[in-house]
Amino acid sequence: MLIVGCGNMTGAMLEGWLAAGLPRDKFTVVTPSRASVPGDVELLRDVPEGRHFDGVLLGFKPHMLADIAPTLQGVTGEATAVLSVLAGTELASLRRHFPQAEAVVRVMPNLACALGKSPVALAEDGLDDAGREDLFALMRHLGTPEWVAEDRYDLVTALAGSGPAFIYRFIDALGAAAVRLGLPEDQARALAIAMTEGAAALAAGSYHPPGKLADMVASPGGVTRRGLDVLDEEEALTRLVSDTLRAARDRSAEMAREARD
Ligand SMILES: NC(=O)C1=CN([C@@H]2O[C@H](COP(=O)(O)OP(=O)(O)OC[C@H]3O[C@@H](n4cnc5c(N)ncnc54)[C@H](OP(=O)(O)O)[C@@H]3O)[C@@H](O)[C@H]2O)C=CC1
Ligand SMILES: O=C(O)[C@@H]1CCC=N1
Repeated sequence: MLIVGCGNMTGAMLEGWLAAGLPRDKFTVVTPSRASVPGDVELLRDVPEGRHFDGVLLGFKPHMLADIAPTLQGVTGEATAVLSVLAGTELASLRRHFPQAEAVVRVMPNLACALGKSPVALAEDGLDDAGREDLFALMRHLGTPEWVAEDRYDLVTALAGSGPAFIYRFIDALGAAAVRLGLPEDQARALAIAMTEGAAALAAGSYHPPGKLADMVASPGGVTRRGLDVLDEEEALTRLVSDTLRAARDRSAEMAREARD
């Protein structure tokens, strides 16, 4: 697989694949200035000539697609699947830039790929059943892949792709609030992170939905209920999170429109 642009996101994917035991000679990276890439994988500054790849993974910023796609035609043959993590870049746009490719695939992961703990939303055009199975198995190393209807992709991007940033804000807010109320900064952050890690692991492993888990923490008339009452008053948290997801989803849709023009 040729990885084109190895920054935060595709770097995390490469880390995840290597940590899962995939051989490093399965990957080649083309990236203009990054000094090194995970696992001593082959690192090139320019797109190689005279080589074809079964997979080409696009990992640069979405607005660069029109400039970079022409440089990739030589490495993209009829047996190539072009995979893209580019937010707001539709299958139709990918197909327009890579008409000869066997398949084009949208992949929406997040940075937890490096730990094999990312959701990975998938949508494709051109794969047969075996190709879909192979793709799913490849993404399984990064976490939990899931096929998604493309008309839901903007929302899925906001939830699965951007989601970690929203959670980090919440963790930061917990720590900052605890500092304001009197805890030392290091201790506040450490407690907030450890608590979040445990709570997420419990939610992931429990057959109870998160709402039920919250009720299991909150004793009637006790400490937690008093705090939940603040979050729940006039659905304060639900409204804030809805506005957050809506704004991110709408930006993804806007980027898709820009890429169409
Ligand atoms: N960050 C995230 O959590 C997520 C990001 N995405 C998507 O991932 C993509 C990359 O985002 P992210 O990793 O955050 O961004 P980064 O800025 O970390 O990475 C972008 C990479 O593009 C490379 N690049 C720049 N110019 C070229 C070029 N001409 N040819 C090839 N590569 C080039 C850069 O290479 P170099 O470093 O060598 O200069 C850089 O490593 C975006 O499309 C984004 O929508 C999707 C889901 C989550
Ligand atoms: O912010 C972005 O545009 C990308 C998409 C999802 C996460 N990062």
